[in-house]
Amino acid sequence: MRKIETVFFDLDGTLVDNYEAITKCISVSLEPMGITPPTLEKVKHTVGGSILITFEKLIGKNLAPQAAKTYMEHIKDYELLGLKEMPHAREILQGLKSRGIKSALFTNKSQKSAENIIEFLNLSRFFEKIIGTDLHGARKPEKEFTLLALEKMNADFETSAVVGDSPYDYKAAKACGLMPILVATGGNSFESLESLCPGANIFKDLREAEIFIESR
Ligand SMILES: O=C(O)COP(=O)(O)O
Repeated sequence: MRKIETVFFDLDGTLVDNYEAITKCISVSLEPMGITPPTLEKVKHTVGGSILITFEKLIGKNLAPQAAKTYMEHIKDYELLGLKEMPHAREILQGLKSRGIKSALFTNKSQKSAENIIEFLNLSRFFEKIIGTDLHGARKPEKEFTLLALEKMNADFETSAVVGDSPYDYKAAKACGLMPILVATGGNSFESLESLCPGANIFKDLREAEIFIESR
């Protein structure tokens, strides 16, 4: 059994609940296009692949880039709306730090939004690096993005894990041989993670995930 030395944390649906802000900004972006905005529940199931992918799922590939551009222009006005830490988020970050396990944020959210959210929640001290995206750049589950994350953390894939809530996180981990650890707290149920992510370590929440990581 390999000991985990570095953990790459997903943000939306794993460490934070940012769905209200995302839903609001999606609706602001779709309004000028004359498109009826989706419900929060629908948005929740489309988040994970970055805002461009979320819009592709909601309105199709052709219209997505235009909506995503508007979203990026406005998200700073809404990104803290209804923002909450997920249960046990702070505890797992504290627990890992106290055991000398390094944490990085590994998110498909924009770099700036990710930094603002982490700073607002006063979680910055737990992360050695915040690794986010830009609108058309590399993202999970592209291998290139996982390699970049490993490089930024000077980490070895064999002693690294990705903790996330979606198949994007699972595939990003598998792309470079990191251990996939998933929690059913975001847009995917335990059962759907089980069927979409074979061989992943799947848990109800971050408390269970922490016990698993620390027991290794
Ligand atoms: O912006 C998104 O779609 C998802 O971001 P995440 O990688 O933190 O889940």
